[in-house]
Amino acid sequence: MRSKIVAGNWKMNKNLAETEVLLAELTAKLPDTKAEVMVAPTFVNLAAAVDKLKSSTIEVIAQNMHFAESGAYTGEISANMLLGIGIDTVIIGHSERRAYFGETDEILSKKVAAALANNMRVMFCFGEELEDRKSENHFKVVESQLKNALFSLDASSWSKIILAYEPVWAIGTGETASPEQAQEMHAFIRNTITNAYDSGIANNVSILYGGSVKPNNAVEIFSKPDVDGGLIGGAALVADDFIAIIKAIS
Ligand SMILES: O=C(CO)COP(=O)(O)O
Repeated sequence: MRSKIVAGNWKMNKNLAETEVLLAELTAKLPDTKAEVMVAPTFVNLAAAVDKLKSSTIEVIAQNMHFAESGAYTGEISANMLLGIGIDTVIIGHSERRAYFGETDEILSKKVAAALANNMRVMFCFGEELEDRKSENHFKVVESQLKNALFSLDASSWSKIILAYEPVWAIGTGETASPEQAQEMHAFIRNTITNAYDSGIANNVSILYGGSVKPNNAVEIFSKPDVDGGLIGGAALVADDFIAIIKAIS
């Protein structure tokens, strides 16, 4: 069901002590909100975060997982391990996984399938690079990322999918897509899903924007009708900034 979501992707930041400090600040300051609030600390701190947030409405989610159930995959983490510590939502397809860890659409479609087979929710990330936008290929690129990883799913699986449009040129750069650019792409995404499935599925999926969302631009971005919230990187590491972004959800 379409809902407002603000999620913090902590990436490779915060050791255990720092994680506990940030979570304590967030729980102390969390405002009343209609948004689902999520945080994604690193793997080693997930269990501690789940424990720390057990009486909070903030959900702990994972930044990644492997597609295999178990086996000889040194350094990897399975769906079953996440579920075992109470985590049932996972980010898949972040541009940093694609760029630095060779995750192709084919690998990502296997990860999505594995998460869904385990009844997990998937926050699927995608978005064009600067070159794609400059050459006006951004719609084509986004359409193919969605098609290759998601469009062979059964219609019923879409209730478990959250989308996060993150233009690569806006991640960690301080350069945000304008609210109009975000709205234009989010509307395109809904239209693409309508064509592949139907408008019911397209209108029920939450589509988050990610890429340099900050307290000073969140209200405007979140006010757009097809933007259902944000996936926040840098600003999610500072309690007051993340709280201000949560408050930007109306
Ligand atoms: O990659 C992001 C969230 O997944 C966005 O990162 P920034 O908010 O730091 O640009």
